[in-house]
Amino acid sequence: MHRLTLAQIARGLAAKDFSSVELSEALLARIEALDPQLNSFISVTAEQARAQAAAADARRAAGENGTLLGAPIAHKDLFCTKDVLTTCASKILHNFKAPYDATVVEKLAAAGAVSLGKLNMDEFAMGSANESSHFGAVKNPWDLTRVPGGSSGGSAAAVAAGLIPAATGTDTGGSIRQPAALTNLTGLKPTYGRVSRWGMIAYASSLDQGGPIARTAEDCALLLGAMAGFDTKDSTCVDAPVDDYLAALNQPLAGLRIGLPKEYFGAGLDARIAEAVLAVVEELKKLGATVKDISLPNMQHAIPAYYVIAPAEASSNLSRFDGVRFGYRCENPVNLEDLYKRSRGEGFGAEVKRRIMVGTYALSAGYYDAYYLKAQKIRRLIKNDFVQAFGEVDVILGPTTPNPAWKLGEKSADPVSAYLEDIYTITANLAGIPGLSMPAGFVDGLPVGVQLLAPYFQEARLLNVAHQYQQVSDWHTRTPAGF
Ligand SMILES: NC(=O)C[C@H](N)C(=O)O
Repeated sequence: MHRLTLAQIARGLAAKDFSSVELSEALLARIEALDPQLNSFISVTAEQARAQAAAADARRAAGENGTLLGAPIAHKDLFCTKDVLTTCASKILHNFKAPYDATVVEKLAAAGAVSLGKLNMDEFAMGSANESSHFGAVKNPWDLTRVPGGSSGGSAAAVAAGLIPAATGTDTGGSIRQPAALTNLTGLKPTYGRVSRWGMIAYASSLDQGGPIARTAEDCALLLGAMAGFDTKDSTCVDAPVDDYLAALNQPLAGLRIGLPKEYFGAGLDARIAEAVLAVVEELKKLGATVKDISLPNMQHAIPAYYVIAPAEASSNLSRFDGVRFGYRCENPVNLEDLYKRSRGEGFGAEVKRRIMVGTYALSAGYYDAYYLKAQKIRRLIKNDFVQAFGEVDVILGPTTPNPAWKLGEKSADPVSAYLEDIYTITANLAGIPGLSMPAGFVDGLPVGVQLLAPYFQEARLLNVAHQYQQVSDWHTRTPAGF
């Protein structure tokens, strides 16, 4: 039962092959038995899950038949969940229970999805390895000595290991796509503004976007359909109609124009990943796609620009964690300043502090123009590169990451080497366009991903291309030994 996709679960529930209660119990038992090896969950909400599953079964018995009704999922631990811990994997929020549900949580619950708990992540979503969590590193089910990627590493590990069929994640610079690539999953970062950020604890507000991580493009389509849509509570959420993502899956690919940016295949890319990605292109050609070499000339500036903008926004967003209003408070403060200093000093981990300091510096008087403003100008150039490229092609294709999953601890002493792993994913966040990663094969037994990028609000196109590829390939059906 633990290998079923959301689409198969929907059919099984409709056919009464099993109930949501039975399925949820089976997965809760797997989480209990197997998650100690992975550390993918921060909270398991078994009692709440049982109640939600029973309610879903009752709704189905009363004649409802939604595709997500009774489907088990779990949320990255930065989506606020009423009366359930929302920690952002930080000591500073280790005891925080939100008084309300995030819009994404609310929408999925309304569709009848059953939440089994909250998933581990990099602290405040800052990282690409899921090693900065206050609750310990997450292990990659494909090799327990390696990282699962980050920051949605718990979401990826739990889905890849068959503890849940799908999960929510968030992506600021690659945090859905990169862990999906490193664990053989399909993950989608929607267009900025497609999914409400209300109740998603902010890291870098102009870049953050929630989205699905699942085993197939079809399941991502199912989840995105429920997650997307206008929300008056998020002023950056766009009031545009939500496409029928499921209906779009079966469009033929004949005539699809794929762009291969030369910058995505240059120095730094593992040659074996390049080979796997180009093999995907060959398959897509057989399905009728045409290929064109393109250039995104400003990509080389993306990492420096991102690692100014994201920390700058983080330094502002994280100023609210002061020991007064939320979460951790230091013992016996002698005065208000001591309370602030020690609560923050003791509550935040090393990577979060590094970024708060970098961001504060970048925004400080006298340096604002040199760093933040310049980074914003680079952002515009990157966006213009995409607009120009999409004048000639329908989708852009390349590797999701330059390397497969690395060993736990391998990059801890050198944060920049981890930042460089975001090279192919960050540009989509800077430009605000949607991006998807899907399985493209294996290198030394480790999964690698191919990334597809599309113009604004063309999530349906990405899901369509990925689904068509998944009809003629079986990478996405492979599962890690031991799980
Ligand atoms: N949050 C993300 O999208 C991951 C990115 N590696 C970062 O640390 O900012």
